[in-house]
Amino acid sequence: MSISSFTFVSPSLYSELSSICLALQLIYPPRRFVHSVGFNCPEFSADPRKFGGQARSMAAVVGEKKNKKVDVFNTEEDLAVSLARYTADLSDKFTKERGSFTVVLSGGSLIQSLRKLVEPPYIDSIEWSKWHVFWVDERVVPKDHADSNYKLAFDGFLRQVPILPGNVYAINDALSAEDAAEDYETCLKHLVHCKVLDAAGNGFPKFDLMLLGMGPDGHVASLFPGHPLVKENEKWVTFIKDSPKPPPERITFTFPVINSSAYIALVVCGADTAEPVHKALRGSDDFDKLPVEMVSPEVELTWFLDKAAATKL
Ligand SMILES: O=C1O[C@H](COP(=O)(O)O)[C@@H](O)[C@H](O)[C@H]1O
Repeated sequence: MSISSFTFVSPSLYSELSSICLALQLIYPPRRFVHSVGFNCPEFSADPRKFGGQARSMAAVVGEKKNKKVDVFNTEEDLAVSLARYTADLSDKFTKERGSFTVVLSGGSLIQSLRKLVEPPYIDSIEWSKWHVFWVDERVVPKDHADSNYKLAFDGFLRQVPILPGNVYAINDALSAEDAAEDYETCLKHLVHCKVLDAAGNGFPKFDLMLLGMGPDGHVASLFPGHPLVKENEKWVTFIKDSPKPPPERITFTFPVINSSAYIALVVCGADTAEPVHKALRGSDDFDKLPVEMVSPEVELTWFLDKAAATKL
């Protein structure tokens, strides 16, 4: 499906179309289909700036009773603006409902896409003291090492916001990969016991929001294509010592934990990710699914794509 079939709709038309689309799905229940509800919006294509410069489109992928939304943005800047609003809205939702917000960060390019959160209005409107921050994966290196996801998040985001230090759960970087994974899992189990973290019905922790990136090979967290860890279904946190992407030693959440999240944002930019994005959203007959195809949260998965990542849709 060409990008034009994920053409851009104005935000107001977007919401009307999504209800039409969902109504249609009630009449014609899909097994699994990608349903583009984008229509050419002449005024938009003439002058996208009229719609705040944000280009959005929506394809509701409904399959296995999980709602997935796909937003494609003209630029990474537009994506960052939308991701900040999405995150701030969920922060408001959960801090109002429960008095806290549990959010899981990835490393890599995701942190850069969170930059709008540390600007007005969000820097002042978000109740940062209610945030609890975790990592979906971490490299087994010192926290001040250039490869550390903690360092990346601290330098690029955390040091600019007043999150309580005790609410930032970094791994113990003095431990081996095995011990760091066990230590992090023990920490999560303690937080579920103390009700800082919700528990899903399946017994796994239920984070409010998981912010995932995806590599060009379709890996998410430190779960890589064809690696046995993608099948781990008992541990909450496991470890890898032969990561195909350096550094070799990492710890990572497993898919039962990732998929027990209430909300997942999959933030994917760049032309080198277009193939796995196509595979994940258009489906494939390949027996071996990519890790990104295994992401299926309890409530809602939203893809945040820039145009380059969406070129093969
Ligand atoms: O190594 C990692 O890679 C993935 C993807 O990173 P990206 O820069 O390609 O978006 C990242 O999500 C993960 O946290 C990190 O450890």
